[in-house]
Amino acid sequence: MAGMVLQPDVVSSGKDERATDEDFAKEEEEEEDDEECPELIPAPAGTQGGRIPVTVITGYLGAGKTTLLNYILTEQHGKRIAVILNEFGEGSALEQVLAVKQTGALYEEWLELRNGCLCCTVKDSGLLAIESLLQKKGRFDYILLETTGLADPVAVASVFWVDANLGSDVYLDGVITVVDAKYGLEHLLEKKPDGLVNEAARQAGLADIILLNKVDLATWEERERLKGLLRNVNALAKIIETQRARVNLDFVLDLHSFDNCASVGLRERLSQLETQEGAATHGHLDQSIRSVTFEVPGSVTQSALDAFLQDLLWEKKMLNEEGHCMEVLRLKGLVPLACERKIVLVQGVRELFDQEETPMDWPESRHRHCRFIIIDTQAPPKV
Ligand SMILES: Nc1nc2c(ncn2[C@@H]2O[C@H](COP(=O)(O)OP(=O)(O)OP(=O)(O)O)[C@@H](O)[C@H]2O)c(=O)[nH]1
Repeated sequence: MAGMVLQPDVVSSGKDERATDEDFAKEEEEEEDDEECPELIPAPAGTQGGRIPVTVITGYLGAGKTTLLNYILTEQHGKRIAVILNEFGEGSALEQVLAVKQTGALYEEWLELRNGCLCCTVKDSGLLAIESLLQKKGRFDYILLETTGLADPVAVASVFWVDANLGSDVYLDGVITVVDAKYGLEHLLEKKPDGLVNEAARQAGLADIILLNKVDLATWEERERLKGLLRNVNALAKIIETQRARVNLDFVLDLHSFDNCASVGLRERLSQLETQEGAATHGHLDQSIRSVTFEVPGSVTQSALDAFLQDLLWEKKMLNEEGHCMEVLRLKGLVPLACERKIVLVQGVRELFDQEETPMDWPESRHRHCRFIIIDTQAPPKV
C-alpha cells in the first residue's frame, strides 16, 4: 500500500457509496444504543445523557495547576465538582493503575465548600479514583483531574476518551494545559536525552486550551515568543493569558472538545480549522513536537479516508518534512465526503480515532477540500 492513501475525489459509484454509508450509519446507531446508560437518576445540568464530564488539568511543575483548581472551585459556577489529584507517573500509567488496583490503596478526603461545591480529593491513580467517585454518583456533576507536573497526560486522556466510547459514566470534556509565562519557553526547548520526551511540549501538544499563566512575571516580548512556539507546537489550542489562573470559566469547562456530535463549540472548532492556514509553518525552532497542516483539494470517499487514517495512525506510513514517519499526538480534520453534502469531523489521539458527521453542509459556493491539523511528535533528525 502506498504511503499517501488519501486521494481527492476518488469516487466510486453512488450506489456503492450509499451502501457503505448505510452500513456505517447502522453501526453508529448500534454504537449509540450501546452507549445509552440505563440510569434512573435524571442527568444533572451540564452532563451528557447522565455522563459526567472530566476536565484534565496538566502543566509543568509550578506552572499554576493548583492555583487554577482552587480558582475554579471557589468561583460561582453552580457545579458540584469532584477533584482528583492524579498520581500518574512518567512511565506506563496503565500499569500503575493496575498495580494500585491490586493493592486497593485509596486515599479520599471530602470537603464541602461554601459555594456548594463538593470537593473530593482522591490521591490515587485516576481510574480507581473515578470508580470510587462514581459510587457516590449524584453527589457531584463535574470532575477535575489534575495530573502531576511530570506526567504524560496523553495516557490519561486516551483512557477517558476510549472509556466514553465503551459506555462509561464519564466523558473527556477537554484538556487544559497551564504554561508558565516566565519559564515556559525554557521548559519547552529543554533537550531531553535520546528517547525521552519533553513533558512540557507533550502537555502543550495535547491541550484544547493553553493558559499562559503568570503573565505578571514575563515581558511582552517573552510572552509573544512563547506564544509563537506554543502555536507551532499546537495550532489547535486556544491560548489565554492569565494571572493567578483567573480565567472566564466558560473557556475551560464544558468544552465538549472530544465529542463530535455535540453542537456546543462545534462551529468554533470548524472555523478554527478553516482559518488556521499557515499557522503551523512559521518559526522553525528546533523542537520535537509541532503542528502540521495537511490539505487535500476536493472530497474523498469514506474508504479512502479510513485508509488514510489507518496509514497515518496505525501503520505510521506518513512521512514528515524530514522524511521521518509521523507519530501523531493529536489530530483534528474536516472532511467533505464524496457524494455527500455533510462535513465529517475527524479526531485522533495517538492511535485512536473517531469520525462523526457534523450537522453542517459544505457551502455550495466554496471549493471542497479536506483539512487536517496534525500534532506530530516525531523529532527532526539531529544535525
Ligand atoms: N507571580 C505569580 N505567581 C503565581 C501565579 N500563579 C501561581 N503563582 C504561584 O506559583 C506557585 C506555583 O503555583 P501552583 O499552582 O502550586 O503550581 P502547580 O502547577 O500546581 O505546581 P506543582 O503541583 O508543583 O506542579 C505558587 O506559589 C503560586 O502562588 C501568577 O499568575 N503570578
